[in-house]
Amino acid sequence: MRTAYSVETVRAAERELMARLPEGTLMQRAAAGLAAVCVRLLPRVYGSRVVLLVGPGDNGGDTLYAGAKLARRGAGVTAVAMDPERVHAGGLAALRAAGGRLEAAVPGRADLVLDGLVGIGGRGALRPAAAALVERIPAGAVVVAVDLPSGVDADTGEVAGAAVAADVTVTFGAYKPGLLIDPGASRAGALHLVDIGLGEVLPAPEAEALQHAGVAGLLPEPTPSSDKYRRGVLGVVAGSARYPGAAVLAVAGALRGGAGAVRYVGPPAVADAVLARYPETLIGTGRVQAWVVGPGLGDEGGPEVREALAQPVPVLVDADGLRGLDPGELRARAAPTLLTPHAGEAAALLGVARETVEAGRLEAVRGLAERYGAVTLLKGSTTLIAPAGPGPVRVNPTGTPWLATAGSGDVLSGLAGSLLAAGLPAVDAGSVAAYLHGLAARLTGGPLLAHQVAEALPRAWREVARRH
Ligand SMILES: NC(=O)C1=CN([C@@H]2O[C@H](COP(=O)(O)OP(=O)(O)OC[C@H]3O[C@@H](n4cnc5c(N)ncnc54)[C@H](OP(=O)(O)O)[C@@H]3O)[C@@H](O)[C@H]2O)[C@@H](O)CC1
Ligand SMILES: [K+]
Repeated sequence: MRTAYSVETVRAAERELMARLPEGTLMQRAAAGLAAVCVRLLPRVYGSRVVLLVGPGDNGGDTLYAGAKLARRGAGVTAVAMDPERVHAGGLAALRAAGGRLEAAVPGRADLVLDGLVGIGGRGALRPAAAALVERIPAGAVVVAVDLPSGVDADTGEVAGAAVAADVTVTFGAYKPGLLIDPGASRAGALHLVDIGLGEVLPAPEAEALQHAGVAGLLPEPTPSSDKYRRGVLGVVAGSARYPGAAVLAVAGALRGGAGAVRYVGPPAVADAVLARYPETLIGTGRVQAWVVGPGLGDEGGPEVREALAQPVPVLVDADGLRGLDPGELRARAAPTLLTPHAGEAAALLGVARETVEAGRLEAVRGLAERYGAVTLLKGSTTLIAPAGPGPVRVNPTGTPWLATAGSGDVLSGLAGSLLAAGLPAVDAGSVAAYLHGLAARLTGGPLLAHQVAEALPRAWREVARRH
């Protein structure tokens, strides 16, 4: 599991650790880890051209000390300051002693650029002096963000103006949520975590991202004594005369999610379409261990949604099922509820503009989970899953922009519902589903169709299970 911590938490942990260590120790650890990554990125350190973009705070300090280490190994290192009057004095002295220079303008060519403008002390949009330096980053250089790409909000991943687009981010002590959540995540490139000793003093994380091993441990594998009922039956209320395909795709996802059986409830013509494609499907009402309600219902299906919510089993509500949800009714449910809106549906539920949700995804998903007392999965460039109560938000690391295609959400809801029926807690069902769904899309490659994602799910499942 990759865990991420807010700036406030990181600062508190740093204070606690610094009180026990000689001054400057953490910065030296950070700079040493940063320089080590840079050495690996350069084909040859000796003779390489390295440019340091240096801000006025300690982020600039880390960068200057790392630059000094590279200069000592024979790199030509040029630092350019955002504000020449405010530069970390110790770092600049170290760079100069190692043969590096401070110059007024960004050189036109470089092999490696270190972005040390702002780290966790950055607030709001990059100021013009910083943004001007970002614009001058030479084309073709490998860009390494120091702690985080300047211009990305460390706590939320929000980008309010110009921001560095890094190839690699070397972050210190702990991942920050903004490195895992878009739009910040897409500016961070490959992530390297440098251990500066914070681990022992960090509390519970604000965000976390599953990786293969964690998902493998959660997959519901059948045992020799399992039969289809013990493995769980999922009921799917989806599709309408207008959107029959949504039912087929939700069932397609559900059949690949580990439940023992999938039961479809809906108009006979849609049931025929489902059966024609998946003869394994049970048709009509009966006992289930979880429900998926909503994909492609259009204006129909309201009573079925309410009926499902009245039952004491986990219910996943998606798409048209999300319209007119009553927070009081959901909060009163004893069994888990999992809501799976995309940004537009989340905006409607929160009564805000879609852009507000896109720009502040973490706040939106937390807000929905709190208002509805339900686990909430916000689909999008980085899918987020918030628990109904306190606890870290899960960030899905496997997404791909190709998933923004018609029907892909229907496959996801079926898959997540199937995992709920198989007995996974709602946060795990949502995050494992998002993980497998993203991986299946990556295995398929783009441009892709939603049913291909469903077909690739067993491969994604095997890939995760095989390696652990
Ligand atoms: N603490 C530790 O133990 C360790 C910390 N470490 C390192 O220190 C970093 C944190 O350092 P930090 O606190 O000095 O803040 P930092 O990120 O350099 O930025 C503050 C400066 O930026 C400025 N500024 C703000 N917003 C801006 C904007 N939008 N656009 C432009 N400028 C803006 C702001 O200006 P001011 O508001 O003062 O005018 C201030 O001068 C951390 O990320 C890590 O790299 C590591 O060494 C490990 C140990
Ligand atoms: K930075």
